[in-house]
Amino acid sequence: MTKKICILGSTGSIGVQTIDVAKKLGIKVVGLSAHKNVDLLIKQARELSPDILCIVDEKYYPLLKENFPDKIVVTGQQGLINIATYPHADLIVNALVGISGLVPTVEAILAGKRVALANKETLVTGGKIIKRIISQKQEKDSLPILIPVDSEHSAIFQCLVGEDKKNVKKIILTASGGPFRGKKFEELQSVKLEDVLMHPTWNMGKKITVDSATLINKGFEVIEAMFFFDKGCDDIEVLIHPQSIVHSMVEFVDGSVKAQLSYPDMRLPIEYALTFPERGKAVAAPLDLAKVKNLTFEEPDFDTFFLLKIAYDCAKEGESYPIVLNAANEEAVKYFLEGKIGFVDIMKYVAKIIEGHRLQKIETVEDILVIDAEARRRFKNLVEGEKS
Ligand SMILES: NC(=O)C1=CN([C@@H]2O[C@H](COP(=O)(O)OP(=O)(O)OC[C@H]3O[C@@H](n4cnc5c(N)ncnc54)[C@H](OP(=O)(O)O)[C@@H]3O)[C@@H](O)[C@H]2O)C=CC1
Ligand SMILES: CC(=O)[C@@H](O)[C@H](O)COP(=O)(O)O
Ligand SMILES: [Mn+2]
Repeated sequence: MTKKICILGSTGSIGVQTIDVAKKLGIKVVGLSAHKNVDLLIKQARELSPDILCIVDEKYYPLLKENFPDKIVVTGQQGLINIATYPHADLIVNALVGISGLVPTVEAILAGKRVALANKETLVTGGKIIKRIISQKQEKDSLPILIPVDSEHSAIFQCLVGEDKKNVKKIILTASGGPFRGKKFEELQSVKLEDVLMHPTWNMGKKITVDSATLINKGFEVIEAMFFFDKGCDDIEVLIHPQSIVHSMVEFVDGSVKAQLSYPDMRLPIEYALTFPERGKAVAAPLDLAKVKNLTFEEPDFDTFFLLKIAYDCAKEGESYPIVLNAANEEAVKYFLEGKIGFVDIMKYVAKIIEGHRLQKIETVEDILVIDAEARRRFKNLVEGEKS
């Protein structure tokens, strides 16, 4: 079992829950990173006494170093890589948000680390390259290098244990439907930030909460599933399940369907990633289906939540399309959270950026970063051009 971990993004929603799980399982946390939240990082480091600490924003480096003069304290993008490749960790938990997770994942794999991956943007943007690197690194019969943390992918991963992948007919990704399930596009014009951040079943970081409201989160998860489970997007279906109890399903060639169920609590998929191939003690509440009573399912509304449809189109095109989708969405969510654009503008602007994009082939991580930067530039020009 994993004994020592580093957590990239320890101050976020997944990071904090990973610390909770690690403490309950007696796993030593040897490395922590934050972007700007130096106060929480200091608090975590005082409690856990890791060997290495990273604050990405260099402005906070002197304060962190002053508090921990005897520890390894690093900063910037190189600091994140130092945590991702820390020699004394058995496993790296990537709980970063956005494309910031890509390079650390790549560097961790290249350094021979196993990665528990919550950061879905890594596979959305870098799936093709990561798959190639893993195929060069993965030894036959050894544990997988990448283990999913995202609840749906953990569910599928759990359903596939002991199964031959040639027997998988399709993957059914469940989605809560977000706070606006059942609403039509016109009804979304006036929604406010607090409505968007009111996720019906999960308590998560702001960026993914907004993504759940537009349903692009599910589109990203389709792309993530393609790379995790080696399936085309036509074999991955999205099904709305408002209770978030069935975390996803796998249908096999004989028609049998396996599902993984639990309350919506990320500590369970985090624990599974930390203990795999074993199972640890129960850190989350056990499921009581008699109390849950109803599990319901419905088709997604692709007309209202058209970013889900666009994500499927981008998944099919591959190469630069998912990178541009991700970059435009990250920018749009940032603008929305800053109060510069409305909720439906996220959907409209992302759609416009994709409409204006032409496919570019991807061969290296550098290619991805160039395309990402260019898409962000186009987004800024589009939004600021329309405003002036
Ligand atoms: N939250 C959840 O329940 C789930 C999350 N996920 C995925 O997991 C990932 C993390 O999500 P979540 O925990 O909600 O996110 P949060 O926003 O809560 O946390 C993000 C973490 O990353 C750090 N960070 C932010 N920007 C940067 C950057 N540019 N460079 C380096 N570090 C950075 C933050 O530091 P600081 O605090 O200093 O800003 C924080 O530690 C996302 O990819 C999300 O889609 C998947 C399934 C469920
Ligand atoms: C907890 C988790 O894995 C999230 O990705 C979750 O799936 C978001 O909820 P939606 O199903 O509403 O996107
Ligand atoms: Mn998910």
